[in-house]
Amino acid sequence: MLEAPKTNRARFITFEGGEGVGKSTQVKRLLANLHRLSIEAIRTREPGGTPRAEAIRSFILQGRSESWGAGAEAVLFAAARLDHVTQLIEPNLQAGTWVISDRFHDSTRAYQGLTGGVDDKLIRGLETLALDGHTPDLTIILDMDPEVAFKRVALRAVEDGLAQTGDRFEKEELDWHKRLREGFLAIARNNPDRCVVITAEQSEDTLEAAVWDAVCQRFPELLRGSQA
Ligand SMILES: Nc1ncnc2c1ncn2[C@@H]1O[C@H](COP(=O)(O)OP(=O)(O)O)[C@@H](O)[C@H]1O
Ligand SMILES: Cc1cn([C@H]2C[C@H](O)[C@@H](COP(=O)(O)OP(=O)(O)O)O2)c(=O)[nH]c1=O
Repeated sequence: MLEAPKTNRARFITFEGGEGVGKSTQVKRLLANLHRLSIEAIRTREPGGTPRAEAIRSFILQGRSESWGAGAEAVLFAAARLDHVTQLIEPNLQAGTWVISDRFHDSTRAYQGLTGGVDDKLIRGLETLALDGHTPDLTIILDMDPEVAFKRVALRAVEDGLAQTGDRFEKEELDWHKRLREGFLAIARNNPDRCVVITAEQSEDTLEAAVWDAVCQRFPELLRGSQA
């Protein structure tokens, strides 16, 4: 085992993008790469990550809040996020453990805000409330043509033995997913210091290497540690 690098502090990394672009796969691979350097790290997801946030996840993804409208759903996602930040993310970062989250606040901005039409003022207010100062140190946006991603999601459903794919957001029309993709790219353009866009239409291994490059470029202390 390599000696753990001397990092200044634990980092908070988020993965974002549309459905089926490979976020969960890459979150697991990044976690394994950090563990290989003996770095304490956990993975989590949104919506979810804590029992209360998982309860909100089930409620939304089963479609029970669909008729409430995108604004109310943005509030629900933010409520789940507030619990996730205060109960899991912040305590782990404080304890020196890196946190990698499969989706975070950019998903609310992209799905409910830029695609769902929720007013930017509400989205920004919810971010201030739920993040409590915990803006990610790095956000990796996996980008690909939604048509190709759809095929992956369909395959995943077959692998999982499901007759039909998807929660309620996966069922939206292709045009909606194209606007979602543009939304994530706009977020990246507006936050160049935080976000890195990586094309997801490459093999899992190649993508893993591209993610690792991006992480090491942002946190060069990782490489210094591994060469020690
Ligand atoms: N780079 C890749 N190339 C081809 N298929 C992939 C790739 N990454 C993931 N997959 C497959 O695509 C499906 C969706 O991947 P997943 O990581 O769950 O995406 P997401 O979390 O973004 O929805 C899974 O069946 C997974 O095995
Ligand atoms: C975190 C978050 C997720 N979502 C949506 C995105 C996904 O469709 C769904 C989460 O389901 P999930 O199964 O985790 O999707 P994926 O495998 O594509 O990551 O919730 C929002 O609409 N707003 C949010 O703030």
